[in-house]
Amino acid sequence: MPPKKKVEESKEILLGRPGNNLKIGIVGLPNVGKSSFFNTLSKSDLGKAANFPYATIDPEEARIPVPDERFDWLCELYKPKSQVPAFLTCIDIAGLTAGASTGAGLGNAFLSHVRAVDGIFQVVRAFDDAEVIHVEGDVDPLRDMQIISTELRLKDIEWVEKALEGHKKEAKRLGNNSLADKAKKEEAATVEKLYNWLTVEDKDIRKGTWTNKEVEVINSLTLLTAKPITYLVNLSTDNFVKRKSKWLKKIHDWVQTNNPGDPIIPFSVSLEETLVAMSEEEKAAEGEKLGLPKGNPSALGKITKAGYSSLHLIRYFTCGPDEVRAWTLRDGLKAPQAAGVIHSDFEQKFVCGEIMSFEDLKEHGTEAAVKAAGAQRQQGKTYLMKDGDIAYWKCGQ
Ligand SMILES: Nc1ncnc2c1ncn2[C@@H]1O[C@H](COP(=O)(O)OP(=O)(O)OP(=O)(O)O)[C@@H](O)[C@H]1O
Ligand SMILES: [Mg+2]
Repeated sequence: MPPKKKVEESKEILLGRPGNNLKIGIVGLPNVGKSSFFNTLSKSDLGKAANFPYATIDPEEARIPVPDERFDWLCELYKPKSQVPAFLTCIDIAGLTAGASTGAGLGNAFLSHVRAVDGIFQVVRAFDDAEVIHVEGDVDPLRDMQIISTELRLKDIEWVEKALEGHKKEAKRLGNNSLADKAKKEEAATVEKLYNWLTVEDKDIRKGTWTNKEVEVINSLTLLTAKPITYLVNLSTDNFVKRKSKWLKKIHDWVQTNNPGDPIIPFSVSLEETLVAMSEEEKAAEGEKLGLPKGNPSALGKITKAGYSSLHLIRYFTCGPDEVRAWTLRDGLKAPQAAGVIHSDFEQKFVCGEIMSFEDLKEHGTEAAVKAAGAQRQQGKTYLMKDGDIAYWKCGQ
């Protein structure tokens, strides 16, 4: 018998809420195209799109299918009666203005909506259109990005300051002889470290390297700058088609200086609005007409995929003649928790999983061939789920 495999541990705790039902919020200055983007993304008119600032007040929510070639391939193979892809939950949020952290505009209400999401799609206006009012008077994406960054940062500083005060009061109350409060002291030291990071280092929390213990403190504070940001640069159709805008390089440089590594995706809400009601063929024809490379010219698929992976979400599949379905879970979870995404009973009564990788199925062509090659394995409670696994769960009574 081969030696027992060492238990695979998930190495680091992730920043953010635990759980699999994570949400991404659309954030940006007023009137930059957030609701119009939300509507094209959700193929609905749920979002209040209008040419005036603060059209959106209450958040609207939609579940957006996440494109995945593997899922399409599985549906071709199994030809199931029902097909359920992975979804990304998106929320259209009200516009944010300078001073929001101290209550300007829709201020605190807005920021509480940002607090409730797990990741951010930040819409940055880079299109010129005299008809569309800009609350700051003119188009300047760098200034706008700075405003949002400052507001989120200020709110975090305020929040961390409050936590720090709380810790100081508690330390006073307990005095010096509180051996039992080593953990509390450690927590206070972490909060102090976070405060310095935000103020002295002048950086967002997600850009730091934190220990698991520190991440636990960060997560308990639900800090805004800990949430992943994907920058969506809203261009005119023409600039998007020509891949040319005087702002793109500047935006890129700003992100590299301020938040290195955060993804930036150029797109055009006006082009997406043209495409939204079209069939796949019509979209391809429209792209060709505009001189874009072959295929669907929309950037929405790319944006959805980027949002999904920014939240550290992965998916596994269940496949059969009745249904091919993708199940979303946070990276780093074990088999029982993955089974629990389907039904909590599956987690509690978990016995094992028969698991093969998508790549093996694609290579061998059929489930029977994968089994014959010994590439479908029985996995126990310690198995760490991988993106693209195909699973059959076995549960007790
Ligand atoms: N790429 C673009 N080119 C031209 N006009 C655009 C573009 N993107 C959005 N717009 C226009 O900008 C206006 C504002 O859009 P929208 O209501 O979606 O903004 P919003 O960010 O949701 O605003 P609010 O913060 O007020 O809710 C609309 O008239 C929309 O058609
Ligand atoms: Mg809106």
